Amino acid sequence: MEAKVLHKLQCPTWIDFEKFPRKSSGSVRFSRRMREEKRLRVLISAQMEPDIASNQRSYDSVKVSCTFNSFSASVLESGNVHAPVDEAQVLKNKSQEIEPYLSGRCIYLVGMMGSGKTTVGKILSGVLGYSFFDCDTLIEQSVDGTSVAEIFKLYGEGFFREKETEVLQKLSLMRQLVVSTGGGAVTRPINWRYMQKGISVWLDVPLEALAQRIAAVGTDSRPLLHQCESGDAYTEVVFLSLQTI
Ligand SMILES: Nc1ncnc2c1ncn2[C@@H]1O[C@H](COP(=O)(O)OP(=O)(O)O)[C@@H](O)[C@H]1O
Ligand SMILES: O=C(O)C1=C[C@@H](OP(=O)(O)O)[C@@H](O)[C@H](O)C1
Repeated sequence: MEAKVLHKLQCPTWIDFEKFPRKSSGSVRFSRRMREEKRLRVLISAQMEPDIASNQRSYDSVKVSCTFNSFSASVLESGNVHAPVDEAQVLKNKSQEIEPYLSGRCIYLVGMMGSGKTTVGKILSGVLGYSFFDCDTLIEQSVDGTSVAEIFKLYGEGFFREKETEVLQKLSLMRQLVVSTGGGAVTRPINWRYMQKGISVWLDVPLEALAQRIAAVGTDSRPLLHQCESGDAYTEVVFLSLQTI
């Protein structure tokens, strides 16, 4: 007995399935014992495995096999299919999914320097139709265009933190924003009060990946990484990792 099967895989949105080559249909061969069955139910299972070797998870593999109830049928398609995972597309898909639940509330992206708050924030805001604000940029504008690095040098970290809190206070009065906060914004409890009016999303990235990204773009805009004595354990680890790259 042979049954025609249409490949219609339900895939999680984090896989850009359009990138996977697939046949429009396939056939499965069942044993005679199954003839008595009135209805065929075919289960197609897909196994996705992140490619550990690839640091950026840019490849995943899909294994498609076929079973019929408790009987195993001939394999419809086997082997690993490799296709790139488009991270930006995955993020766009996820953004569309959450949009109906936001009701205009702001999203605050928090995470260490280099965790991708600015990169993710721009994509997210574009899909949601929200405005994007980078706290560092707003702080620079509030100090007559002085760069973050210069603000640290001229006025010190305490002054920078005050400005950061002022910026967050103003943003908390608005709606439909995606805000990229500075890596250290969460260290001040007063900032939490402003951010809790929206939804905070923590971008948790392994330290080695952070160090690699920062090493690639340089530390010019991140003055805290210019010295090891920040007193902050995370910053110190990233700083030490940077020395070894
Ligand atoms: N998911 C990602 N994978 C690889 N590199 C990334 C990713 N997100 C951001 N980057 C890169 O890391 C660097 C820092 O990102 P950025 O968005 O500026 O981080 P943050 O705003 O949190 O400091 C940029 O060069 C950016 O292109
Ligand atoms: O961790 C921090 O305290 C800081 C992170 C930087 O922002 P990014 O997280 O956008 O790199 C910048 O605001 C400043 O160097 C302070």
